[in-house]
Amino acid sequence: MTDTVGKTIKCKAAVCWGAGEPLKIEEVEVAPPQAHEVRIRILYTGICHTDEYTRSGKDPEGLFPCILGHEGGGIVESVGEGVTDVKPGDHVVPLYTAECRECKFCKSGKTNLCGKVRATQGAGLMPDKTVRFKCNGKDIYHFMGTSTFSQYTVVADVSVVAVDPKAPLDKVCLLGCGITTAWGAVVKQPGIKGSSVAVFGCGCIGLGVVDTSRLVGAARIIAVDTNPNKEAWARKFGATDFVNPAKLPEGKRIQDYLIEITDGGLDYTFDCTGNVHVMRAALEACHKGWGVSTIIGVAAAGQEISTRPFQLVTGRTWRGSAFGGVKGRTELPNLVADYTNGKIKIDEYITHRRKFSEINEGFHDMHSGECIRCVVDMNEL
Ligand SMILES: NC(=O)C1=CN([C@@H]2O[C@H](COP(=O)(O)OP(=O)(O)OC[C@H]3O[C@@H](n4cnc5c(N)ncnc54)[C@H](OP(=O)(O)O)[C@@H]3O)[C@@H](O)[C@H]2O)C=CC1
Ligand SMILES: N[C@@H](CCC(=O)N[C@@H](CSC=O)C(=O)NCC(=O)O)C(=O)O
Ligand SMILES: [Zn+2]
Ligand SMILES: [Zn+2]
Repeated sequence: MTDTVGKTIKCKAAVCWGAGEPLKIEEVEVAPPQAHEVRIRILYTGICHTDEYTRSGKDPEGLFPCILGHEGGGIVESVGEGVTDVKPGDHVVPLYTAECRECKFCKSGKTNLCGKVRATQGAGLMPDKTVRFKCNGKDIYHFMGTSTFSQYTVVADVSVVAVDPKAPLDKVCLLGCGITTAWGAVVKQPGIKGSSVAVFGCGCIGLGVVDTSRLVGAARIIAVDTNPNKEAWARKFGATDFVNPAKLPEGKRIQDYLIEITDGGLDYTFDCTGNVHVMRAALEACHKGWGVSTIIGVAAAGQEISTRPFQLVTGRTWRGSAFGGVKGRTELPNLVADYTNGKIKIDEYITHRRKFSEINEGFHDMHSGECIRCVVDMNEL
């Protein structure tokens, strides 16, 4: 037992005080975990596009001041009453998609969207509707139930999973979102083996979809991105073709071009951009009668998707995927094993590393067009 158990811990956290503001490294107080809560010392965190989406003010659920971050890896410092699945010293990944195994959603066998803590999580609160973070006496909101941009965080026990302590946390932290999201969106979609796939957007999520499509045996994988530098990345991860929509002849729409080069359209498409016009193109690039388009990208507040209903009447399916449909407490340990056994990539996605004190530069990296994932070392200030 460490001498911090049951006590408030003072540590550094990157606080976002308002929409559009840079993060500020502050001293924060992190209260002890209450019943069914876990306090974690975060060692590493990735920066996902969704952190930027909320920071920028585009997230209709965004609340400030808050501590962002949801791609973390850390060690359990202490647990509250009634916590049975993890213990102090365990290496863990926080889960923004909880898995309680008891709610209607968890028991349905149809979805990974657990209902146990989602309402309080979306309100920036712990399940008892209070917060564990304070800065200069002011309450700070939690984010996505994880808040990994803090050296210590508190999460619900249904929102954390223990992983193999031999697995490097500076790598497997990325299974907390991006790589798992892409992997699940493909492996949980039946029929991709032997089929044609188009992936719109070649960031971490899109490259993960390309890589997993290759892994499950897709026959043709067309990567689509407006950034020409992404061609080399996409081909390295397994794309057979690359199309830059910005380079098409004047007036030629990407969906029409893709339909032409695939004899009628794709069997499967994935939006990995968050742009609603791209989502439409991805749906309309699907083959009549059977094409399935999956939305993974997250669109800004006020944005809506549209298409002619005829697109659906004539047999195309529009669907979406959150955290790849993955049930984190059940599936993440296996995914960690897949990584340590060389079955899935993680290292290849890490293009940037930053000290905690440089976290804002990590956000700038993301906008540079050259960053797939940046991992932040929470101990380096
Ligand atoms: N549903 C879920 O569970 C999850 C959803 N997400 C969401 O997925 C999306 C992708 O995330 P991430 O990979 O981290 O983001 P990135 O920004 O790294 O990748 C997006 C890519 O799309 C490219 N792009 C932009 N506009 C277009 C366009 N019109 N046509 C084709 N490509 C385009 C970008 O190019 P450029 O480099 O020039 O910007 C970039 O390469 C985000 O919206 C994120 O919020 C993330 C995790 C989980
Ligand atoms: N808060 C946003 C919704 C954002 C969103 O769709 N998030 C994804 C995960 S994105 C990870 O990087 C998700 O899991 N959605 C399901 C959920 O329950 O939030 C908004 O309100 O638009
Ligand atoms: Zn994410
Ligand atoms: Zn549940």
